[in-house]
Parts: sequence; C-alpha cells; structure tokens
Amino acid sequence: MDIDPPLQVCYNALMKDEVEGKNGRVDDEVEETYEDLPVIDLGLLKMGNLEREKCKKEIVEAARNWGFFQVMNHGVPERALKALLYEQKKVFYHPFAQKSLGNFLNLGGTYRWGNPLALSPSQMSWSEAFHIGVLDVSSLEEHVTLRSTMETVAKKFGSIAESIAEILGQSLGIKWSYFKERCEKGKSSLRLNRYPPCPFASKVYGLIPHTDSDYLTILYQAHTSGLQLMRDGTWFPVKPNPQYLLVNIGDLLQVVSNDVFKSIKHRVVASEEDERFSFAYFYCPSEDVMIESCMKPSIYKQFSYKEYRQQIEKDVEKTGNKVGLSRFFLHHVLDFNLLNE
Ligand SMILES: O=C(O)CCC(=O)C(=O)O
Ligand SMILES: [Fe+2]
Repeated sequence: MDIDPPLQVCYNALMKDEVEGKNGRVDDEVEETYEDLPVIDLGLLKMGNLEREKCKKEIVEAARNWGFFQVMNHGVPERALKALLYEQKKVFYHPFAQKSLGNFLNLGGTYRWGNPLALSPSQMSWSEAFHIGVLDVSSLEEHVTLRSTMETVAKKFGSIAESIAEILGQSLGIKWSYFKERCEKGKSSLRLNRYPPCPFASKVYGLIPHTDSDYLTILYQAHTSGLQLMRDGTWFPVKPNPQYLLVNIGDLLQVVSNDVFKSIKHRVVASEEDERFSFAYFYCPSEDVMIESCMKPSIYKQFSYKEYRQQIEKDVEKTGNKVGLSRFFLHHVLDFNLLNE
C-alpha cells in the first residue's frame, strides 16, 4: 500500500543522492528507562498559600534543572484531549491530494509533511502536521467540531502556558504581565502531528532533533512512545502517560532568562509498527516583540521574534537544519558544534 503522505518517494530520492555510508540518521545512545522526569501537581496552585508556593518552587526547579517536565491535575478534561485526537485523525485521513491543497481547512500554508528542504534522510521527518495559528482557528468555518475542540484545547493550554510563564518570570524578577502582554495578540499556535508507521524506522526520524522556537510548549502525546529528550548528551525516552501534559522551555525563554532556563533538544523516533499522534501548543509573542535577556551581562543580542523566524527559515533553506540561538550570541561567539550539526 502506498504511504500517505508520499514520504517514501521523498525518502527514495534522498537515498539516491546520498554518499554511501552517510545515509540514515545517526544512532546515538539511548537510555532504556526514564523514571525521573519531574511530575508537578498543578492542582496545588488552586489550594492554600503554602501549597501554591510549593508548586511554584517545583515548577521553577524543574525548569532550571530539566527544561522539560510533566504536569498532572492540569484542568484539561481528558474528554477534550481525546476529542482533539479523534478530530485530528479525521483530518489526517483525508487523501494527500486534498490536504496539500493550499486552501484545505480554509487556511493557507498550514500543512507540513516530511521536509522538502532535507538534504539527507537524517534531515527528513517521517511525519505530517497541521500548524495553525491560535487566532486563525475561528476561520475553520466548515469544520465545526474540529474548530470547537481546537478552541477548547487552545484556550486551556494557553492559560496553562501563561501561568507557567508567569511563575518562571516572577522567579527572574520579571513583571507578572510580561508574557501576557507580549503573547495576547501573538503568534501562538497549535500543531497537530501524525507519525505514520515507517518501513525504514532505523534510517529516519519521526521528527528531527530540534528545540522549539517559542517561549514554552505544552504537549500532549497520549499513549504512544517515540518522544525523546536530550539530557547531558544522552537521549532519554519520555514515557507516555495520557493523564499528563508535557511542558518544555523554548528558545525565547532561554534568551529572556539569559540561559537560566534551557531550551531542550528533543526528537521523535520513527516506528515500524505504530502510528502515533500528538499535539502541541507553542506559546509565542507577536512578530514585532523584541526578545532580550532580563539580566546583564546578556549572552544574546536583542532581536525581534520576526527576525528569529526569518533567520531559521534562511538556515533551514541553506543547510536543512535550524541553527537557532547561536546565531544571536553577543560578541560573535559562534557555537561551531551547533553549526555543524
Ligand atoms: O510529537 C511529539 O511528541 C513532539 C512534537 C514536537 O516536538 C513538536 O511538534 O515540536
Ligand atoms: Fe518540539
């Protein structure tokens, strides 16, 4: 059976171009188990002062020490999460010829698949996605149930992101409304991901290693494993738990915090048997917002969010990879490891 979207065609073309011995992804060491990723009970934020402070402290510690953590009692009903998984499946199961039309879902340019700019199989993601601006969700006129489930999830995930950003900001001495002001009319988005089973699972990623280009991300990965994060140079699997949401620090918060909080590299490995779904909320400012450190001396130059996105686009076009924050180091401290990846 043909694979939809036509990832195999893309893969075959890349394999043809590859120099022998260089094909396929790099197989780094992966730890077998991962029990320690913090789990934070957000229910405590609704309790007395003591519990609230304890929870805030745990969030700040997890963000400092891990950059990636899980939250429970997050207030998003399980039926809303399941409903979006169901709705996203229905959308993905439309034939490729429809999905790839510019105006599918009445929205332009929201559908992504593989990586049209990949120069080798290791830069190719065996997945497809809809990346929809939160402010555009209301344009999904004909897709009533998709729209309403996305609206529910976006609203809930957005307020979780806002609360966590506020707590982290306060720990740095930033005004409580700092992130809210920058993101209210901003570019936050929801990304629906589908990872089809892959006949060459050892050769490509489901989603190539990357950091997120936002303040922070709220992710739901439901039941199927595949997500891994990089810690101290080793990849660790993140065990799925349908009760939990995952939170990870993005590049912009790394800059604002002057590296107190780190944007953690993560990836999804491909699977020969399993189809996998996930969805993510990216908490982002408006394009004109300046991204700058709240501490001196700053590690990074100031840049606008728009500049950051444009730089990423340019780098991906040229090299197949996002270079990311090292482009904006002050004093031209270039991280050649990152550049050469
Ligand atoms: O599917 C996942 O678990 C991760 C998705 C992700 O990292 C992303 O969409 O940026
Ligand atoms: Fe990500």
